[in-house]
Amino acid sequence: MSTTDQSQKSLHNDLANLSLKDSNRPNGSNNTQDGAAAPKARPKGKYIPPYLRGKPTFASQTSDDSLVDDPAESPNFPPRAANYSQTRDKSFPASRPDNLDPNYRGAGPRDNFPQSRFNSQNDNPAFNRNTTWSGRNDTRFNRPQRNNFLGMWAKGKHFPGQRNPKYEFTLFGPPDGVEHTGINFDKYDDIPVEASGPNVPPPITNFEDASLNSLLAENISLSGFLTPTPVQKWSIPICSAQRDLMACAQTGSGKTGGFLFPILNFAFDIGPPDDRENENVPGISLRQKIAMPIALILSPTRELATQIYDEARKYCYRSWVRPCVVYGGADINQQIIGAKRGCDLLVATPGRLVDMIQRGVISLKYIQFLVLDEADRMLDMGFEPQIRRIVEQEDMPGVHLRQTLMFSATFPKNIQILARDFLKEYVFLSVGRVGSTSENITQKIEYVEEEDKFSALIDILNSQPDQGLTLIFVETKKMADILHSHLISQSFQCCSIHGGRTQSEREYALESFKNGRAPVMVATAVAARGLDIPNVTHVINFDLPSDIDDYVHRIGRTGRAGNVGIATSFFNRGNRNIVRGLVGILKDANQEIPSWLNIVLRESYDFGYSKTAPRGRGRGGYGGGSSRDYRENTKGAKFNHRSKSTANVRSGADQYGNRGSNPGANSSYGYGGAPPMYGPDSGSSWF
Ligand SMILES: Nc1ncnc2c1ncn2[C@@H]1O[C@H](COP(=O)(O)OP(=O)(O)OP(=O)(O)O)[C@@H](O)[C@H]1O
Repeated sequence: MSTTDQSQKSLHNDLANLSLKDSNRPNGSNNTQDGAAAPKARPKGKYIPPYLRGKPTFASQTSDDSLVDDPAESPNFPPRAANYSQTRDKSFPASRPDNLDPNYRGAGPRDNFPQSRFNSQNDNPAFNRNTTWSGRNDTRFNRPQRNNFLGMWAKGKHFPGQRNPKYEFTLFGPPDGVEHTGINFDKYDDIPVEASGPNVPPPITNFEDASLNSLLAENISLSGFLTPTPVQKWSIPICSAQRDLMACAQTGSGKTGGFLFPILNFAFDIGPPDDRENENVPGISLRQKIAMPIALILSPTRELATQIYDEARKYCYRSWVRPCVVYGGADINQQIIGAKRGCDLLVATPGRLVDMIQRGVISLKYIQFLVLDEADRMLDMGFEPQIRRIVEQEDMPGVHLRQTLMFSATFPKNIQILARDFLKEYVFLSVGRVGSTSENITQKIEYVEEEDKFSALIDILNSQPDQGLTLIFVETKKMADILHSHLISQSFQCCSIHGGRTQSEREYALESFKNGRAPVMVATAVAARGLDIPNVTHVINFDLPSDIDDYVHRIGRTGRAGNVGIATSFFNRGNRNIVRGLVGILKDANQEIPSWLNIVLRESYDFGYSKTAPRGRGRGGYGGGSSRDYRENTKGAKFNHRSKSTANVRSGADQYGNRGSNPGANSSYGYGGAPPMYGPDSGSSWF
């Protein structure tokens, strides 16, 4: 440091001490009688926090220790009020101490700090409403709050928060570390898309076409997304036209953004409903507050809810919209406090949401958007009663007063029929070979008898390359525990996740898997849907599911967003009920079908297997069931618009336009291939 810098710094320090000086010191002097600099004694009656002692005031701080990344961007902080107690509202609780301590976190209204309180300081509402508690800069202490990135809506306008590099790093990771490789955006025109329903709005071709709110566009760009995925190209204009939507698109194709982008675009532009602000009257305590979200996203699993919430936090960055998540298994009191502090976009699992509604913590009366992610799962036998209760028996606006969006990779016909109750004049969108799988996933089917499964699995794990994560699916919790112990005993770094574990165990396992500490994870169906874990290169169906749609979702944990992956499934006579569905999926995705599987298929017709659709979903065979708008086959159904984005509907291109980009397809992976290692020779009778 140069002498000039040093002397400047010491001058700043002196100035800082001057600015913090108090009137108790005689003549306001900072010098002792002999003229030496005053010792750094704390001025009587005023608390100076340790980090401010001997430091310049905020106005002269450099960007190093400021939370504002670009001082030019930061507003001129209003001068500190000469006497705070004169400016504050007399109705402020008497219990609040007058000598305000910056560390004070005592009782008193926080979230609803009335605008009028600071009107004498600055007319800019950015400094007036929620000045202290919602994240704007704390004018009382001349320092920025840690959460100064929070935006606000006031006087009919959106006031985005400030950029905060540290928080940006937490949310988005390093600027160049975003992983979106493998997506071939040039071949979008080849993607088969069908949109049916009355007056379907045309798709956009890029984010600019969508006239997105500038803050949202900025957040999307910070996420590393330059072009919308096909489902986003369609869902954004459909939702912006305030239409209900049932969207069916392949796993890993960006459906989360498909609903978050249009909802947030609307919210950023329009703001919260006017009358909502009058509900939690200023001055009421946090305990009395009720969370009143404008958007509700329901998810079947806790982990998926958390993931959607994490995505929402990225796109809500610097905006007035406070995302919030509630799910079972976690401390409900923490979630209640979180919801009351701010909840504009709520992500929830149904059970916990019902609980919170019953406790009077959450009201759904201002819901403008209802999203059912993994909608076919949400509406099947397990969740339907809870969904009906939330949507039909609480205070949520009716179907004509809200917009309802449903997303999944699979939509069986009977679920589509059930979904009618929640939708109005909806658009059915199917993007890519929906209900099917991406060609980016190499699917291998191995014949393995039950008793051979352990050794087959060990062989596979030993023969595969070290890079990447391996996800192994089993059918039961007990099997997950057994397999987990077995793999640990074989010295594999392994974790497991299933519904019998506590939430913290589940979260710990998922975290260990994601960060590679345990690159092998054994899971039940709890991890089958929606989870977006980068670098899952291999999915192994140790046990095949009894529902072919579950197969689609499970193997969709790899080969996401245009990346490639491998899915290996152990098949034996216990799985003959899904053979038709399985062969259909393999054919659709141009995968190799072992000759023994074709024999099993033929025999299944002869012996009448596969005639019963799994779990009564009405899928019956494969090849036209779950991805089509069931209304098209309904007598008398009339649509004004039906559109295909390409003339070549069966183009062989995948969701991202990659044509034949699957390097492993039709080739042996080194641990199996036809004829099967652990089963009958190809060509032999299966029984
Ligand atoms: N426009 C985009 N450009 C590049 N990558 C994107 C884009 N939109 C989403 N992604 C990435 O694609 C991946 C998959 O997205 P997402 O989890 O939303 O898929 P999904 O269709 O919901 O999958 P699933 O059916 O398994 O639930 C994520 O890692 C996401 O960050």
